[in-house]
Amino acid sequence: MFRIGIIGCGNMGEALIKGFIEKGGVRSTDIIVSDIDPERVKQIVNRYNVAGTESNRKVVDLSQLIILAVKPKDIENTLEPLKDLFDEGKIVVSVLAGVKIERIKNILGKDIPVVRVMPNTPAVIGEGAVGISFDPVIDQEKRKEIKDLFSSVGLAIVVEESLMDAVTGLSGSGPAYVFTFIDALAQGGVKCGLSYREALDLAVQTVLGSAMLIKETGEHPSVLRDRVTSPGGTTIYGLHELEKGSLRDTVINAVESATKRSKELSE
Ligand SMILES: NC(=O)C1=CN([C@@H]2O[C@H](COP(=O)(O)OP(=O)(O)OC[C@H]3O[C@@H](n4cnc5c(N)ncnc54)[C@H](OP(=O)(O)O)[C@@H]3O)[C@@H](O)[C@H]2O)C=CC1
Ligand SMILES: O=C(O)[C@@H]1CCC=N1
Repeated sequence: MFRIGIIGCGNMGEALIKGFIEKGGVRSTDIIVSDIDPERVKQIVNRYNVAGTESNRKVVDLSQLIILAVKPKDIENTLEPLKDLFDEGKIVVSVLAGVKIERIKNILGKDIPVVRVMPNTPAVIGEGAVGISFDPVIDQEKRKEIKDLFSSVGLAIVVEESLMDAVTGLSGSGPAYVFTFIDALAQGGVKCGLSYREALDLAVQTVLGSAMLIKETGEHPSVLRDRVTSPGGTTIYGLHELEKGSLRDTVINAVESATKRSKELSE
């Protein structure tokens, strides 16, 4: 038996495999993976020394915790052919945006415990942000085991399922927003004469350091911002440009729009 089976070895599936092994202390021998693309399976087996198979059925048959990491559009054609294999002791963990616990149970046609997890790609280096929503039937011991597993690849918080769309819109999609912001910061540096490499290094460290300052001091971002903003100095001129560009409104709208999309995916 394998402790963990992962169906779908794409961006998120691989990030979890790598994070579990390299940061979470999960042994490679505890994991079996499958994907519709045999070449992808071979790649993952070679990279992480996990067990691999072209058969999703084998993954379900041999695993206790079955992590679904296919795209939402593929959930039915992935799960339908497997439902006879889900029996006592197996738990489904779905990382699929927008796919509700109830929908997975309906496809399985039985009351198999299902957990919804919304990770993000920094889980690959153990710095993920993960939302977890438990099926009410899952006992405290199993909840702790699953929360500990995902805490091994970053910050894991338990939320009501009704908030999982917001988690998806904020932290699930959030790395893409931050990558865009960091690239724009670097391009600003280039416009002012820095090489892109220098500018990117400075931008990455500024975002990383600023985020860590919030995390380590527990101070509100506005307090820390005011400590940077010298009267009549440079920062207030930059901040004014951000306000003129409606940065805050745009970022709020981005999270809201991605959250709405997640809700649409669940319809
Ligand atoms: N990427 C991210 O940052 C995050 C993604 N997620 C969620 O994770 C899930 C996967 O996303 P992502 O990794 O980006 O997508 P990918 O397309 O990169 O990965 C999905 C993988 O599953 C494969 N696949 C498709 N159908 C099957 C099947 N029936 N059996 C086995 N494998 C199959 C796909 O193959 P093929 O490409 O040939 O179809 C692909 O290799 C999505 O539901 C997404 O909402 C959640 C949080 C963050
Ligand atoms: O874009 C997506 O749908 C997936 C879910 C969250 C991040 N990526």
